[in-house]
Amino acid sequence: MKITSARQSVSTGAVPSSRTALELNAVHKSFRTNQGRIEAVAGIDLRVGTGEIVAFLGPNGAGKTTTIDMMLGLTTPTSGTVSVFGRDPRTAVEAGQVSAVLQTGGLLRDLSVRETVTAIAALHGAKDRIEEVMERTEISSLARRKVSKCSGGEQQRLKFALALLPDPQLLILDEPTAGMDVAARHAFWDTMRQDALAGRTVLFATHYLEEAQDFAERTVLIGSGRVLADGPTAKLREMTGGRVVSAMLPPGRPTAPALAALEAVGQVSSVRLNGLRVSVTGPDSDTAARMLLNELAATDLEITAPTLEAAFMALTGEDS
Ligand SMILES: Nc1ncnc2c1ncn2[C@@H]1O[C@H](COP(=O)(O)OP(=O)(O)OP(=O)(O)O)[C@@H](O)[C@H]1O
Repeated sequence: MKITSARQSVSTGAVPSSRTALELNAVHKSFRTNQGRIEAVAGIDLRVGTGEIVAFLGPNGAGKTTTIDMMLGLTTPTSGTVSVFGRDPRTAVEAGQVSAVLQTGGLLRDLSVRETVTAIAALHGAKDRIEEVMERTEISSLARRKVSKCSGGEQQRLKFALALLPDPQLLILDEPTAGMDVAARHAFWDTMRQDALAGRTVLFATHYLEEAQDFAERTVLIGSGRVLADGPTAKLREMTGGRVVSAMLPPGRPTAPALAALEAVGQVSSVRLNGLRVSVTGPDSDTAARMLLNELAATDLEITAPTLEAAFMALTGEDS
């Protein structure tokens, strides 16, 4: 895992390698605006192996969409290189090796769902895949509905179906589940997981931190056009300094001695009190829990893992 931030630069072991699906080397992208030049992407290095599911996580304006556009050959880097299966991204897109579900653009509102899928299948020479793809993305029951009458989530599923038509080896998804309800989101990710097991590579940009947590083994955290952290999602969570143990202190007793005792527990990074609920953060949650229950007569104990929001704030000093 590689962690790079203004404050630290640490290596904790690389992500397992396989055949390279996607590679970015020293990629920069700047835009000229009325306010001067904006560097949307400020030097990104990234390698994604086949069969990986990678979350591209970052706050608004971090550079995710700009980077994805370069992965798809929709725009070119100001400097640096992007390759998909060793080829120029446009060539890979044209060959059907990579396809995408993007935030913006193109569904024709007057066509029905089936007409849309059929038209795009014809472009890809993939008419034999229509039924399978519609079934997999659960839009068969919407086949005759006009696109304009589909909900946001249904339109996302349709876009997903279109992306699957060429049977791409790499799927790039920009906020793919935006507008989907919880059940549709889970169904979507189940399909993705099966696809990754079958060797398809998936890279998705998301604001849903839970989604990175639940569906990606690897998370690339982006901020200000740079990679801030890149590694197993579970490791990223651990970087916040362990678990949070919280419990209710007994009423009618002074709290200061309890707080002092908890602060003395090895490797504790913080002890906070809110009313009688005390929260202890640190890697040794077992010791803190034992002390709370056995020595301090605390009740209602909870142990929680840190969230990616916490990891993000720890790395960037900003709110996600
Ligand atoms: N065509 C453009 N011209 C000028 N500035 C741009 C252009 N495209 C993007 N930017 C700027 O580059 C930065 C990165 O934008 P980008 O859309 O890549 O971020 P993002 O991480 O995808 O954000 P979001 O999560 O909000 O979609 C932002 O400051 C944005 O305003």
